[in-house]
Amino acid sequence: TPPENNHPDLPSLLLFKSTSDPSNQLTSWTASNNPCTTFFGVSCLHNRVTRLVLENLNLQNRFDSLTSLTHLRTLSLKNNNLTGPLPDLTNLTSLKLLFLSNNQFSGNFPASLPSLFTLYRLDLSLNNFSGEIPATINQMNHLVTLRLEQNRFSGDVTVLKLQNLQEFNISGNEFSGEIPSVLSSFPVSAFSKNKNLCGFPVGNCTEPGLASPVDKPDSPANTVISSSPTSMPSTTSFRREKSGGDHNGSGGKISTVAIVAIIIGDIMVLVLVSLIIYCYFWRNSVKSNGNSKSKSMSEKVLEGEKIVYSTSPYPNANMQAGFERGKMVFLDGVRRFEVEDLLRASAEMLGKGGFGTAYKAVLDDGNVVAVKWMKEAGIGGREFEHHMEVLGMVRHSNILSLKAYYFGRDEKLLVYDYLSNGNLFWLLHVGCNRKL
Ligand SMILES: Nc1ncnc2c1ncn2[C@@H]1O[C@H](COP(=O)(O)OP(=O)(O)OP(=O)(O)O)[C@@H](O)[C@H]1O
Repeated sequence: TPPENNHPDLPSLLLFKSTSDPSNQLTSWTASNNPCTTFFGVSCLHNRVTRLVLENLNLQNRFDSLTSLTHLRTLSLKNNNLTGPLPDLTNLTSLKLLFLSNNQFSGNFPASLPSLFTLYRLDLSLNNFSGEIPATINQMNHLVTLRLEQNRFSGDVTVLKLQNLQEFNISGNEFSGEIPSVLSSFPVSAFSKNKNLCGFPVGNCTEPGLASPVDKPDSPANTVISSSPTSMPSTTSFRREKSGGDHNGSGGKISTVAIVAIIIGDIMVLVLVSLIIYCYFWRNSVKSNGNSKSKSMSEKVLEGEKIVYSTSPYPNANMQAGFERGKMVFLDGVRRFEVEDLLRASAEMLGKGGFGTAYKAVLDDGNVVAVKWMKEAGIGGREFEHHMEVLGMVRHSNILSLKAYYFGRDEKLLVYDYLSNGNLFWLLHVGCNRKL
């Protein structure tokens, strides 16, 4: 194979290797290799690096050189020994997943992060970051994961107003203030071991004794802040969790009677609230003309509305190992993307139908499509292809035309234009004035 010296991302990758890989773990990273086909941890789309996963490699120093990889969508440098404040990430405008946990990064919350509007998952846990979280963090309204645990972040937690978080943890920091209601559905463990947090779920703000425990400066939980490339994050966090619990138990100022009284009080309030909610929904369901049938329908839709973001939601299509390329067919003959683009696109679950699950997929070039992943087609390749050709010929103003389909050994995907006006249930029952 000819040398690939002119690959646009090669200089940045080689510079990173020379500054951050002193133990020479990245042996496949040489100037004569094509980064897209032979470099360990590198994946590409259209000959540009879009995914870089370099975990547990004892990488050191800073990673400034990687900020030139402007097509990056996923960057994971978990469990290494990288140091210093984060470089300016402003150029990584396509970044969707950023995992930097268990390193020795320091400095303030990176000022460039809030400009990354497409970021879905951010994990800075188990590092030495400090200072307050800027209010600009709320610009990242796509975030579904925010993990900041085991750092030295401080300041008022009320600044956090992110609405779409599904995974959240700020334990083991120095945060204070009242937990905002948008975060109160997360468990106590997401807030434990902070300076002075209060509000649900850690305790009432008006009763000082119930605020989240303050770790003493010399307690083990406070001294183990730096990351170690050899320790697994799950073990570390479990141990800290336990030490925090013990500390809480022995240093509590409230008597056992008071605790029992509070628990009984809480249970009674919970029962009362559940009863009120139950009565409210029961009355509504009787009122609405759909009675019990409509209720089960609404439950089904709510379940379908649960948003699932991941790099690949299609269970069998593993891009890393054993992925066997199938056939991608565009019914109008114009090839607009490859199956790899589909599988790597961030996906949002739209709903479940009789034949599988539908996802909204945002492609690299910004195009949005709806992908229907078929559970089980029950038919072989040629027969499936024939069915798809027939389906592709259907033209009717009330039927959405099939644009493309893919079939591999395990996977069958149907691709449609994405319709952004919501689903039929919501149009009938909620957005009455809108049109499909
Ligand atoms: N092209 C699309 N654009 C936007 N949303 C879509 C699109 N296709 C499907 N959906 C959403 O996904 C849900 C599931 O769709 P799907 O086609 O899998 O099932 P269905 O039509 O409800 O049932 P069945 O599979 O039995 O025909 C739909 O209810 C709709 O809300």
